[in-house]
Amino acid sequence: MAKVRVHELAKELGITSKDAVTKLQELGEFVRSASSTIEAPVVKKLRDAYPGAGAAKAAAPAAAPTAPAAPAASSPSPGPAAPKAVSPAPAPAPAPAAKAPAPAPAPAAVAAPSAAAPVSAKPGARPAPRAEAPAPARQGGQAPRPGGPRPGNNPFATSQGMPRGRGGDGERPPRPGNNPFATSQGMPRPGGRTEGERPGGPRPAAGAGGPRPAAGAGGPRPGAPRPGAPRPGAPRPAGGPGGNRPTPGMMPNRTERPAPGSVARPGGGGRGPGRPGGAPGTGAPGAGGGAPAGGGFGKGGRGRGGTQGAFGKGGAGRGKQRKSKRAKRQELEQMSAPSLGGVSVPRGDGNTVIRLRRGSSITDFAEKIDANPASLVTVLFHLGEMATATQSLDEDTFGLLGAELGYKLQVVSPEDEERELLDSFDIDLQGELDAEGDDVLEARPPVVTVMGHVDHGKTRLLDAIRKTNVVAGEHGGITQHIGAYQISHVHEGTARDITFIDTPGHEAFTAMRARGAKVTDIAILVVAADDGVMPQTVEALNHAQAANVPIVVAVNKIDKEGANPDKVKGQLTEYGLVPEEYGGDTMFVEVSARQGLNIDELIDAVLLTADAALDLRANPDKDARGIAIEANLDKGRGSVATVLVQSGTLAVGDTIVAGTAHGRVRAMFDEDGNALDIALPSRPVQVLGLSNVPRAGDTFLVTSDERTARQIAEKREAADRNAALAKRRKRISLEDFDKAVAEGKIDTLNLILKGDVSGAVEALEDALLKIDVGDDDVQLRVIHRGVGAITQNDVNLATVDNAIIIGFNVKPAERVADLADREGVDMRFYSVIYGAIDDIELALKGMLKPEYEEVQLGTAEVREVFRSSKFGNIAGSIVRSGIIRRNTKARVTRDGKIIGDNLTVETLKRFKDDATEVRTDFECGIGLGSYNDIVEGDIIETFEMREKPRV
Ligand SMILES: Nc1nc2c(ncn2[C@@H]2O[C@H](COP(=O)(O)OP(=O)(O)OP(=O)(O)O)[C@@H](O)[C@H]2O)c(=O)[nH]1
Repeated sequence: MAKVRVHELAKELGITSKDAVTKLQELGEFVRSASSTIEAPVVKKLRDAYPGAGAAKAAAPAAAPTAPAAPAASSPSPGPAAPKAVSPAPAPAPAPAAKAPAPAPAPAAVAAPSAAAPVSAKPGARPAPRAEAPAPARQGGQAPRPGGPRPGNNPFATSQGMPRGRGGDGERPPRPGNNPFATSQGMPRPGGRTEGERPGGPRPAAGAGGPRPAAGAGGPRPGAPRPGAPRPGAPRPAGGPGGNRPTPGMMPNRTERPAPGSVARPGGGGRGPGRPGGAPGTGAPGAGGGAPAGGGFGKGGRGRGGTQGAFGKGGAGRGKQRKSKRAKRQELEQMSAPSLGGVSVPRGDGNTVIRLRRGSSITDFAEKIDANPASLVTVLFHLGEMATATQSLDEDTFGLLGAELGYKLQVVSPEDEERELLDSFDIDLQGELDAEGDDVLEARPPVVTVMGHVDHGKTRLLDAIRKTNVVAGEHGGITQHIGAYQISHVHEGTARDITFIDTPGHEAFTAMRARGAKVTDIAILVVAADDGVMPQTVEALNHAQAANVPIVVAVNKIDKEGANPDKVKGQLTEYGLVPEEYGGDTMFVEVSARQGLNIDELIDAVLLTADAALDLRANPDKDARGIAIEANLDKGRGSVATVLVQSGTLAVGDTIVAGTAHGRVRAMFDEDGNALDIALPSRPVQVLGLSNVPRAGDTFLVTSDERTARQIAEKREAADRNAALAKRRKRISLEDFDKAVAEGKIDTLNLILKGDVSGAVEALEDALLKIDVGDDDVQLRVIHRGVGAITQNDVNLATVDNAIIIGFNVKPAERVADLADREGVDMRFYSVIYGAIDDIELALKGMLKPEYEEVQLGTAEVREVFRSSKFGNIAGSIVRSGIIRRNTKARVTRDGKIIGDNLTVETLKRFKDDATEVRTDFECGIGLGSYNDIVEGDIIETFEMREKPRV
C-alpha cells in the first residue's frame, strides 16, 4: 500500500485530521481533505513534524518503498531522486498510480533532476580559484610570463571541466530543466547536458537566445540552483500557489472553465495544448482546463492500463461511477492548474526573479522556468503580442509575460551582462578588486583628459605638457600619437608619472563612458581667457560632473591681449566650479600653452587634486586589466590597439581579450615608439597581435589561455549581435517616468535641452526648474543644455545618464536619430515652449498618458454578402485602398454614413483560405464577427490606433 490517507495518519500520530491537514498545508503540501491520500515522502514530512508520535516510525517503511515506484513508472527519473520529487506533488496524489495520468509523473520528471542537479554539479563545479600568478615581470623587466596556460585557471581545461559534466550525466536524467507538461517530456534536448567533455560548448538552445554562458559554466552557475528550480507552481498542477488560481488578468476565455462533467470529452482535454488557438473562440471546455495537464500526462500515462479512463474513456458499470468521481477530482485539480491560452506553464509566486540578458528570446526564458517555449509563445499571443520562440524580445514584452506568469523579469544591463559573462569563466573583476588590500595596492599615476571649447587650446596644451616631460628624449624614439601618453614630472621633489589621454575633447570621453568604461581620473577644463566660457566648455564640464570626475581649470591664452582670467573664474563659479581664492575647492591655473607658461603649475595642480580627492592605487602583481583607448587596422602590422592598463601588469606574450578582439600580445610600444616588455597600471601602450580592432572604451583583460580569450570574445560578439537584434526599449520616456519612479528605478528626471537660440534654451530651463512637482521624492535635473542640433554626443550623454533629450526648434541628423533609436533614448521636439513645459510637468506628476490617433489602414467595398451559419455574414469585397488586415478595428459606412462602428475584422479570407492581409484591388471575404448588417455597396474601413507624437 503506497499511500496513506491523511485521517489515518492523523490517528496514528494522535492528532486530529484537521490539524494534520493544516500542518501539511503549512509545510507547503497541498491536501484537499482528511480523506486525501498522501505519498510516502509527505507522510514522512508530517511524521517529522510530530517527532513525539511514537507510532510514526512503524508505518514509514511500509509507505516508503512503494513511493518511488509510482513516479518511476512513467518518469525517467532515477530511483534515488524520485522520492524527493514526489514531495511537491501531494495534490495529484489521490489520483496518481491508478488513473490520473497527469500529476504524479510530471513533478517527478521535473523535480527529480532539479533535486539531483545541485548535488552533482556542486563539487568541482567551479574550478579552483585563480592561482594568482606572481608577476616576476616587474623585477626582470623582461617578458616574464611563459605565455602558456596557467594551471588551475582554465575553466575549460578538460581536466577541470569534466567532473562537472560527468557528475551531471551520471546522476541525473537527461533534461533536468524539462517541462513537465511538454509532450517531449523526458527527452534529452539535443546536446542538453551531455556535453560533459565540453562544458564550454553552448547549448543549441542557447544559440537562439545568444550569448548564454555555456552549459557547464553558464549564467545560472553550475552549482547554483536554477532560478526556476523550486518552481512552486510547476510541479503541482493543483497544489501550492497553483491553488491560488491563475492571475485575475488572465484570459477572458478562462472564465469558460470546464464544468466537471466536461472532462468526459477526452479529445478536448488531451489535445488542448496542441491547439492553443482553439481555446479562445470556441471555449472548448477541455481546452482550458483539461488541456495542459492532459496533453503532457496523456503521454506519460500511456501504456499504463486504464489511465485513459480518467478522461472518461472505456470503463463501465462500477468503474464508471468511480471514474466520474475521479474525473471530477481531476477536473478540480485542473481548474487550479496554472493555465493560460490553453497551455500550462510553471508559474512564479509573483516575486520569483528571473534574470535575462538583453536580447534574450522566449526560448531563453522558457529554459529558465523549465517551460515549453511553444507554450510561452501561446501565452504571449493571448496577451496580445506575437513573437516567435527564438526572436529577441524587449524588456516590456518580457515584463508583460513575466507579470502574467508570476515572475519578476530582470533584463540585465550590459555591465551585469559582462560581469556574468566573465563570471562564467570564473573571472570576477570586482571581487578581485575588493579583495585587494593595502598589502598589494601600490600608487598608480592619475589618468587625465583635457576638455574644452573648440580652439581654446586643448591640442596645444597637450603638446606643451608633453614637452615638459623630464625624461622626454631619453629613449630616442619617434614621438607618435597613440591616443595616450605618459609623462614624468617632479612634484614636491618626487618624480611622478601622469598619463594623459591624447584625444582632446569630451566626445571620446563620453563615448567611452557610454560603454561603461571609466578611464579618466581627472579632467583639465581648458578655457581661453580671451574668449571665456563657451557652449562646449559647459558641455564638457557637464560631462565631467556627470561622471563625478574632479576638474582642474586651465585658463589658457593668458599671453593674449584682452585675456581676462578673472572673468573666466566668475563665469565658472555659476557652474559650481568655485576657485580656491573665492572659497571653493577647484584649482584654477592661468597658463599659456603657446608660451609654455605655468604648465608645471598646472601639472602640480592636477597631482594635488588627485592626491586630495582620489585614492589612486592598483595591484600591479596580477594579470592585466584595462581599457582600449583607440585602435586601427594597419596594413603591415594588423590590428594596432592602444590600451590603458588599469591594474595588473601587461606583458609581451600574454593572451588578452579586448572587447570582441583577442590574441596574444606580440609586441608593445610606448608613445615614443619604444618597445616595451611590460606595462604597469596607468600605462598606455600600443599592442600588436589582436585578432581584430576593439572599440574605444572596450575593456581588456589577460586570460590564462588563448581558448578562454577566444571564447570570451565570441560570447561578447554574440551578445552584441543579440542586443542589436533586440527591439530597443526606451531607457526612460516621459510617459513611463512615473512608472519608473514607482518602481524605484529612478527619482530624477534628467534632461538635455537643445535649442536654436540660447535665449530659448535658457527660458525653457528656467521655466522647467520652476515646475512645482509637489513631490519631494521626484526631482528634475538639466544635465546639459546647448545651442544647435542634437548631436551624437548628446545621445551618448543621454544614454549614460538615462536622460531625455528635449529639442526646441532643432532636429537631429539622421545618423543621430538612428543612434538614439538604437540606444533607446527618448527625444522630444517642440516648437512651443509651453508644450515642453506641459509635458514635463505632467510626466513629473505621473500624469502624462500617451495620446493615440486613428490611422486608416484600408477600405474595401462590399460586392456581395454571403451568409454563413458559422461565421455570420461574410462581406465579399474588393479592397479599394490600403490593406485590409485581420484583427484590426473596422467600421461600416453606407452612403457616407457610419452604420457600424467599433467592429473587428474577425475573419479574412482569400477564396477559401484564411489570409492575414489583403492588398488593394484584390478580392476578399471579410467577417465582422457577430455584426451582420452588411449590404452590397457598403464600405468597410479598417484602422488602427497609433501613439501620437507630441508637438
Ligand atoms: N596666444 C595663444 N594662442 C594659443 C594658445 N593656446 C592655443 N593657442 C592657439 O589657439 C588655436 C587653437 O588651438 P588648439 O590647440 O588647436 O585648440 P583646440 O582646443 O585643440 O582646438 P580643436 O582641436 O579645434 O578643438 C591655435 O591657433 C593655437 O595656436 C595660447 O596659450 N596662447
